Amino acid sequence: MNKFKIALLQTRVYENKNKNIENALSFIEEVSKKGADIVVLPEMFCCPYNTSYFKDYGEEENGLAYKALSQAAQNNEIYLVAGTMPEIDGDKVYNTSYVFNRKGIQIEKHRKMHLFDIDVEGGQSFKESDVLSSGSNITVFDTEFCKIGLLICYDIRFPELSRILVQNGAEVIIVPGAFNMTTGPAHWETLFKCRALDNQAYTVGVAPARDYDSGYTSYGNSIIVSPWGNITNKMDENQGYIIEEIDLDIVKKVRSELPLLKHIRKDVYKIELI
Ligand SMILES: O=C(O)CCC(=O)C(=O)O
Repeated sequence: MNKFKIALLQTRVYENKNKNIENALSFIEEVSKKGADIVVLPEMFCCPYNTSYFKDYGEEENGLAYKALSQAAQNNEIYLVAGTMPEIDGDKVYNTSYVFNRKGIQIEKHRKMHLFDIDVEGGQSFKESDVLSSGSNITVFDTEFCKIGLLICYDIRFPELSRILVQNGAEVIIVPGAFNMTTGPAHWETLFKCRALDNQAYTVGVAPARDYDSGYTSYGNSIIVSPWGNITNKMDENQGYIIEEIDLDIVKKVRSELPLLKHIRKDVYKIELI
Protein backbone atom coordinates (compact mmCIF):
# COMPACT_ATOMS: atom_id res chain seq x y z
CA MET A 1 0.00 0.00 0.00
CA ASN A 2 1.63 3.18 -1.17
CA LYS A 3 -0.93 5.69 -0.05
CA PHE A 4 -2.63 6.44 3.21
CA LYS A 5 -4.60 9.19 4.86
CA ILE A 6 -3.31 11.17 7.78
CA ALA A 7 -5.50 13.41 9.94
CA LEU A 8 -4.07 16.42 11.76
CA LEU A 9 -6.24 17.41 14.73
CA GLN A 10 -5.63 21.02 15.70
CA THR A 11 -7.53 20.94 18.97
CA ARG A 12 -8.09 23.75 21.45
CA VAL A 13 -6.55 23.27 24.91
CA TYR A 14 -8.90 24.00 27.82
CA GLU A 15 -8.04 24.16 31.53
CA ASN A 16 -10.10 21.03 32.10
CA LYS A 17 -8.15 17.86 31.31
CA ASN A 18 -11.25 15.71 30.83
CA LYS A 19 -12.76 18.24 28.45
CA ASN A 20 -9.57 18.10 26.37
CA ILE A 21 -9.73 14.32 26.24
CA GLU A 22 -13.43 14.35 25.27
CA ASN A 23 -12.69 16.93 22.59
CA ALA A 24 -9.89 14.77 21.18
CA LEU A 25 -12.07 11.65 21.22
CA SER A 26 -14.85 13.31 19.27
CA PHE A 27 -12.41 14.58 16.62
CA ILE A 28 -10.79 11.13 16.40
CA GLU A 29 -14.19 9.57 15.74
CA GLU A 30 -15.05 12.15 13.10
CA VAL A 31 -11.84 11.80 11.07
CA SER A 32 -11.89 8.02 11.38
CA LYS A 33 -15.34 7.98 9.76
CA LYS A 34 -13.82 10.00 6.95
CA GLY A 35 -11.20 7.33 6.30
CA ALA A 36 -8.15 8.51 8.23
CA ASP A 37 -5.55 5.77 8.76
CA ILE A 38 -3.23 7.70 11.06
CA VAL A 39 -4.51 10.40 13.40
CA VAL A 40 -2.21 12.90 15.11
CA LEU A 41 -2.94 15.12 18.12
CA PRO A 42 -0.94 18.20 19.16
CA GLU A 43 1.75 18.62 21.79
CA MET A 44 0.24 18.94 25.30
CA PHE A 45 -3.28 18.59 23.89
CA CYS A 46 -4.73 17.85 27.34
CA CYS A 47 -2.67 20.20 29.50
CA PRO A 48 -2.20 23.98 29.25
CA TYR A 49 1.36 24.61 28.10
CA ASN A 50 2.77 25.96 31.31
CA THR A 51 5.41 24.31 33.46
CA SER A 52 3.34 24.91 36.61
CA TYR A 53 0.61 22.57 35.23
CA PHE A 54 2.73 19.64 34.09
CA LYS A 55 2.88 17.71 37.37
CA ASP A 56 -0.82 18.13 38.17
CA TYR A 57 -2.02 17.20 34.69
CA GLY A 58 0.58 14.46 34.31
CA GLU A 59 -0.07 10.76 34.67
CA GLU A 60 1.91 7.54 34.69
CA GLU A 61 1.92 5.39 31.58
CA ASN A 62 -1.46 3.66 31.35
CA GLY A 63 -3.25 6.52 33.14
CA LEU A 64 -6.61 8.09 32.40
CA ALA A 65 -5.83 9.92 29.15
CA TYR A 66 -3.65 7.03 27.96
CA LYS A 67 -6.45 4.50 28.42
CA ALA A 68 -9.05 6.71 26.71
CA LEU A 69 -6.76 7.20 23.71
CA SER A 70 -5.77 3.57 23.43
CA GLN A 71 -9.48 2.69 23.49
CA ALA A 72 -10.19 5.31 20.80
CA ALA A 73 -7.49 3.84 18.55
CA GLN A 74 -9.02 0.38 19.00
CA ASN A 75 -12.65 1.49 18.58
CA ASN A 76 -11.88 3.44 15.43
CA GLU A 77 -9.23 1.02 14.11
CA ILE A 78 -6.72 3.76 13.43
CA TYR A 79 -3.12 4.44 14.33
CA LEU A 80 -3.04 7.20 16.88
CA VAL A 81 -0.05 9.43 17.54
CA ALA A 82 -1.49 10.68 20.79
CA GLY A 83 -0.01 14.18 20.74
CA THR A 84 1.92 14.62 23.96
CA MET A 85 1.09 14.68 27.65
CA PRO A 86 3.15 15.03 30.82
CA GLU A 87 4.28 11.53 31.79
CA ILE A 88 5.11 10.91 35.45
CA ASP A 89 7.81 8.34 36.06
CA GLY A 90 8.98 8.23 39.67
CA ASP A 91 10.07 11.75 40.54
CA LYS A 92 10.54 12.70 36.88
CA VAL A 93 8.14 14.28 34.41
CA TYR A 94 8.58 13.79 30.67
CA ASN A 95 6.85 15.36 27.67
CA THR A 96 5.73 12.11 26.06
CA SER A 97 4.03 11.02 22.87
CA TYR A 98 2.44 7.55 22.86
CA VAL A 99 1.68 5.73 19.62
CA PHE A 100 -1.17 3.19 19.47
CA ASN A 101 -1.86 0.78 16.64
CA ARG A 102 -5.26 -0.11 15.18
CA LYS A 103 -5.84 -2.53 18.07
CA GLY A 104 -5.13 0.14 20.66
CA ILE A 105 -1.79 -1.42 21.58
CA GLN A 106 1.06 0.96 22.38
CA ILE A 107 3.75 0.39 19.76
CA GLU A 108 6.07 3.27 20.64
CA LYS A 109 6.61 6.18 22.91
CA HIS A 110 8.81 9.21 22.38
CA ARG A 111 9.96 11.37 25.24
CA LYS A 112 10.90 14.84 24.04
CA MET A 113 14.67 14.84 23.74
CA HIS A 114 15.45 18.54 23.54
CA LEU A 115 13.96 20.71 26.26
CA PHE A 116 12.61 24.09 25.21
CA ASP A 117 14.59 26.57 27.32
CA ILE A 118 14.60 29.87 25.48
CA ASP A 119 14.50 33.57 26.19
CA VAL A 120 13.93 35.80 23.17
CA GLU A 121 14.23 39.51 23.94
CA GLY A 122 10.81 41.16 23.57
CA GLY A 123 9.28 37.78 22.72
CA GLN A 124 8.80 34.30 24.08
CA SER A 125 10.55 32.89 27.16
CA PHE A 126 10.08 29.35 28.41
CA LYS A 127 12.03 26.92 30.58
CA GLU A 128 10.80 23.36 30.28
CA SER A 129 13.78 22.09 32.26
CA ASP A 130 12.31 23.71 35.40
CA VAL A 131 9.99 20.69 35.53
CA LEU A 132 10.68 18.30 32.67
CA SER A 133 13.41 15.73 32.13
CA SER A 134 14.60 14.92 28.64
CA GLY A 135 14.19 11.57 26.90
CA SER A 136 17.09 9.80 25.25
CA ASN A 137 15.45 7.42 22.80
CA ILE A 138 15.27 7.94 19.06
CA THR A 139 11.84 6.87 17.89
CA VAL A 140 10.82 5.21 14.64
CA PHE A 141 7.70 3.04 14.46
CA ASP A 142 6.37 0.62 11.90
CA THR A 143 3.01 0.62 10.15
CA GLU A 144 1.71 -1.44 7.25
CA PHE A 145 2.50 1.58 5.04
CA CYS A 146 6.01 2.64 6.01
CA LYS A 147 8.27 3.50 8.90
CA ILE A 148 7.49 6.77 10.63
CA GLY A 149 9.83 8.90 12.72
CA LEU A 150 8.51 10.78 15.73
CA LEU A 151 9.79 14.05 17.19
CA ILE A 152 8.28 16.53 19.63
CA CYS A 153 8.28 20.23 18.78
CA TYR A 154 11.74 21.69 19.59
CA ASP A 155 13.27 18.34 18.51
CA ILE A 156 12.68 19.43 14.90
CA ARG A 157 15.33 22.12 15.23
CA PHE A 158 18.10 19.50 15.49
CA PRO A 159 18.75 18.27 11.94
CA GLU A 160 20.95 15.36 13.00
CA LEU A 161 18.00 13.76 14.78
CA SER A 162 15.73 13.86 11.72
CA ARG A 163 18.57 12.49 9.61
CA ILE A 164 18.98 9.57 12.01
CA LEU A 165 15.22 8.85 11.78
CA VAL A 166 15.59 8.65 8.01
CA GLN A 167 18.74 6.55 8.24
CA ASN A 168 16.58 4.21 10.33
CA GLY A 169 14.06 3.95 7.51
CA ALA A 170 11.55 6.75 8.15
CA GLU A 171 9.70 8.09 5.11
CA VAL A 172 7.44 10.34 7.15
CA ILE A 173 8.36 12.45 10.20
CA ILE A 174 5.52 13.34 12.55
CA VAL A 175 5.91 16.20 15.01
CA PRO A 176 3.31 17.13 17.60
CA GLY A 177 4.38 20.70 18.37
CA ALA A 178 3.30 23.98 19.89
CA PHE A 179 5.30 26.82 18.45
CA ASN A 180 4.38 30.25 19.81
CA MET A 181 3.70 33.72 18.43
CA THR A 182 7.42 34.60 18.42
CA THR A 183 9.02 31.54 16.84
CA GLY A 184 5.95 30.28 14.95
CA PRO A 185 5.70 33.05 12.33
CA ALA A 186 9.51 33.19 12.12
CA HIS A 187 10.45 29.51 11.82
CA TRP A 188 7.59 26.93 11.79
CA GLU A 189 7.04 26.59 8.05
CA THR A 190 10.72 26.92 7.20
CA LEU A 191 11.72 24.17 9.63
CA PHE A 192 9.14 21.72 8.25
CA LYS A 193 10.29 22.53 4.72
CA CYS A 194 13.97 22.20 5.66
CA ARG A 195 13.62 18.82 7.34
CA ALA A 196 11.46 17.58 4.42
CA LEU A 197 14.07 18.73 1.91
CA ASP A 198 17.09 17.54 3.94
CA ASN A 199 15.64 14.09 4.26
CA GLN A 200 13.33 13.74 1.25
CA ALA A 201 10.55 12.73 3.60
CA TYR A 202 7.08 14.00 4.39
CA THR A 203 7.02 16.20 7.48
CA VAL A 204 3.80 16.61 9.47
CA GLY A 205 3.42 19.21 12.24
CA VAL A 206 0.36 19.26 14.48
CA ALA A 207 -0.22 22.14 16.90
CA PRO A 208 -2.94 23.22 19.31
CA ALA A 209 -5.36 25.88 18.09
CA ARG A 210 -4.42 29.46 18.98
CA ASP A 211 -5.86 30.87 22.19
CA TYR A 212 -4.89 34.40 23.13
CA ASP A 213 -6.32 33.92 26.63
CA SER A 214 -3.87 31.18 27.51
CA GLY A 215 -0.50 31.86 29.16
CA TYR A 216 1.31 30.42 26.12
CA THR A 217 -0.25 31.18 22.76
CA SER A 218 0.16 28.41 20.22
CA TYR A 219 0.84 29.49 16.64
CA GLY A 220 -1.44 26.76 15.20
CA ASN A 221 -0.82 26.38 11.44
CA SER A 222 -0.62 22.57 11.46
CA ILE A 223 1.18 21.58 8.30
CA ILE A 224 2.21 18.82 5.88
CA VAL A 225 5.22 19.22 3.60
CA SER A 226 6.08 16.80 0.80
CA PRO A 227 9.55 15.32 0.17
CA TRP A 228 9.89 17.89 -2.65
CA GLY A 229 9.41 20.70 -0.14
CA ASN A 230 5.87 21.72 -1.12
CA ILE A 231 3.32 22.49 1.54
CA THR A 232 0.60 20.04 0.56
CA ASN A 233 -1.82 21.36 3.17
CA LYS A 234 -1.81 23.81 6.06
CA MET A 235 -4.31 25.09 8.60
CA ASP A 236 -4.90 28.55 9.98
CA GLU A 237 -4.99 29.27 13.72
CA ASN A 238 -8.44 27.88 14.48
CA GLN A 239 -9.58 24.59 15.95
CA GLY A 240 -10.35 21.97 13.32
CA TYR A 241 -8.66 19.27 11.29
CA ILE A 242 -7.33 18.38 7.88
CA ILE A 243 -7.07 14.97 6.29
CA GLU A 244 -4.38 14.61 3.68
CA GLU A 245 -3.14 11.77 1.51
CA ILE A 246 0.47 10.70 1.90
CA ASP A 247 1.83 9.15 -1.29
CA LEU A 248 4.92 7.06 -0.63
CA ASP A 249 5.65 6.84 -4.36
CA ILE A 250 6.55 10.52 -4.15
CA VAL A 251 9.17 9.71 -1.49
CA LYS A 252 10.69 7.07 -3.79
CA LYS A 253 10.50 9.32 -6.87
CA VAL A 254 12.22 12.28 -5.19
CA ARG A 255 14.87 10.03 -3.63
CA SER A 256 15.62 8.41 -6.96
CA GLU A 257 15.57 11.54 -9.14
CA LEU A 258 17.63 13.68 -6.76
CA PRO A 259 19.52 11.00 -4.82
CA LEU A 260 21.03 13.14 -2.13
CA LEU A 261 20.74 10.48 0.56
CA LYS A 262 22.96 8.31 -1.61
CA HIS A 263 25.37 11.15 -2.22
CA ILE A 264 26.28 11.59 1.43
CA ARG A 265 30.07 11.33 1.70
CA LYS A 266 30.04 8.56 4.27
CA ASP A 267 33.74 8.13 3.66
CA VAL A 268 34.36 11.67 4.95
CA TYR A 269 31.71 12.34 7.64
CA LYS A 270 29.01 10.55 9.56
CA ILE A 271 26.55 11.05 12.38
CA GLU A 272 27.50 8.85 15.29
CA LEU A 273 25.28 7.72 18.14
CA ILE A 274 26.88 7.93 21.56
O1 LIG B 1 11.24 25.63 18.73
C1 LIG B 1 10.33 26.44 18.93
O2 LIG B 1 10.36 27.58 18.49
C2 LIG B 1 9.14 26.08 19.73
C3 LIG B 1 9.38 24.87 20.55
C4 LIG B 1 8.33 24.59 21.52
O3 LIG B 1 7.41 25.34 21.71
C5 LIG B 1 8.39 23.34 22.25
O4 LIG B 1 9.36 22.61 22.11
O5 LIG B 1 7.44 23.05 22.96
